[in-house]
Amino acid sequence: MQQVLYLKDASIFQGDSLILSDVNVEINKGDFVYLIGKTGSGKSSFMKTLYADLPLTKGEGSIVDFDLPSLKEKDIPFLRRKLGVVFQDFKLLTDRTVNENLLFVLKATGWKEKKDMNARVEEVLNKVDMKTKGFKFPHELSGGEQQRVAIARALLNNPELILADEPTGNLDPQTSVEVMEVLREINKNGNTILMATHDYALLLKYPSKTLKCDDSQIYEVIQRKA
Ligand SMILES: Nc1ncnc2c1ncn2[C@@H]1O[C@H](COP(=O)(O)OP(=O)(O)OP(=O)(O)O)[C@@H](O)[C@H]1O
Repeated sequence: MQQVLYLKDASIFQGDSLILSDVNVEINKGDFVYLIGKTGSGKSSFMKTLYADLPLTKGEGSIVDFDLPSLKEKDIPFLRRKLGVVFQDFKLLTDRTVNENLLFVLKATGWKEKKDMNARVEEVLNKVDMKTKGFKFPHELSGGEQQRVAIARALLNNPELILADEPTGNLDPQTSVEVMEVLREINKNGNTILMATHDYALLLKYPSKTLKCDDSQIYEVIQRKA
């Protein structure tokens, strides 16, 4: 089993405040893992540590072959290239079309050939069923469509791990299910996904390995059949 993430006896801090301690987590290639927990329990802080928005200062950890405690500022763009990050608020650039949003990322990550870039954009939009909407501006799309574009953007560079922080947090229940179906489909095709959520309805509908933040710790929830 190929490991894409492990943390051993790690602590997660926001500045000087200890948010989570004794964190031992392992994610393998192909996994779909939920991260649940109450507001303020540390889900976002955990995710931020994984994409190096917060430093890992205590304990061991490695993500897509980057050692977190020794990670340097200059390594961060290279780490993020191997991750796909999806946020609750989509974070699309509002002043350009869907296609331009995606081409912008490809340019920024070193793609040069126009033909390859256009083909890749079409490919990822196809995966999220948005192929016909590339010419639209974000404000012309529904929340669910914008999130699907954000997922397409996360897929551009074939990430080894997708980190989704409350990807359905701004969506109604029906649209959440649609976005979730897209994530499940991507997972079925081999992508590894860690998804923070407080949407228990999704957990019940699509059961999978679940980690819970509670009382400054993370532990695996064993799902019992009713
Ligand atoms: N930038 C920050 N500086 C200092 N403390 C912070 C910062 N961001 C979050 N915290 C604190 O860290 C703790 C965990 O917050 P975090 O956002 O990780 O929780 P969460 O589980 O993601 O919550 P939510 O579901 O509301 O997003 C909270 O006590 C919060 O007040």
